[in-house]
Amino acid sequence: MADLNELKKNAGILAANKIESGMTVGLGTGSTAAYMVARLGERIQTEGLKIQAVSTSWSTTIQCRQLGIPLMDLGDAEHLDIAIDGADEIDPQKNLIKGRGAAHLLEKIVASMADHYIIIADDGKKVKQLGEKFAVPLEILPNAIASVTYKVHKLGADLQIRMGAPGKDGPVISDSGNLIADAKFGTINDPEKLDSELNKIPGLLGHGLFIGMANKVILATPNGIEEW
Ligand SMILES: O=C[C@H](O)[C@H](O)[C@H](O)COP(=O)(O)O
Repeated sequence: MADLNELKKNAGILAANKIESGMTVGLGTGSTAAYMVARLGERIQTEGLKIQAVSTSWSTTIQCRQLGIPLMDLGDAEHLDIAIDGADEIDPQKNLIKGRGAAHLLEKIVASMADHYIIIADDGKKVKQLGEKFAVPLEILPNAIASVTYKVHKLGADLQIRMGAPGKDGPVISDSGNLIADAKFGTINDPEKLDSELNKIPGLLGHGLFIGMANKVILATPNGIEEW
């Protein structure tokens, strides 16, 4: 059986090899995206690839600094040629659940800025219906936690505030200083409808349903790469 990290690496390398000099590039977060970022760093060193990148998290920013990948501030960027990121679940329509690493708010902003949004993953991320394996991650303004919990509950989900190690860490706080929670809807029959309902909740700053955003999926399987 192919090693999971090998699959993630194969997808990451293939995506990084699609980047051309002169491009502005959004860089995702997570273990798969980290392989793509590593390959980009290598291409900058060995080929003199010239890009400007925008990061979606502190962990990606730190990796970029270590590798000498030029970063611009997200707040200064208007538009990107391409963005590449991982995902937690991918359905046949390329709809996604993202946010296991709590980066979904910035990841969605960056994805929305890109002409081409490419998802890289191992084939374990493929699902028939979103919600089969994961809850929907939320980013919530701390002062709105009770009202958002109430409204999400009315949409049919139990909501749990995401915590660090029990008895050691407090709640997980996003890079933007907000609370992260997970809403367990179970399998989601109508992801477009849920997306639009979640988008209407004040104080819910972001959620991990990415509907109709991905242009391409690069999926690494033990038998090779599938692109669709
Ligand atoms: O917040 C985290 C992101 O949405 C990640 O891109 C997602 O969780 C996939 O991460 P990984 O490639 O580590 O499975």
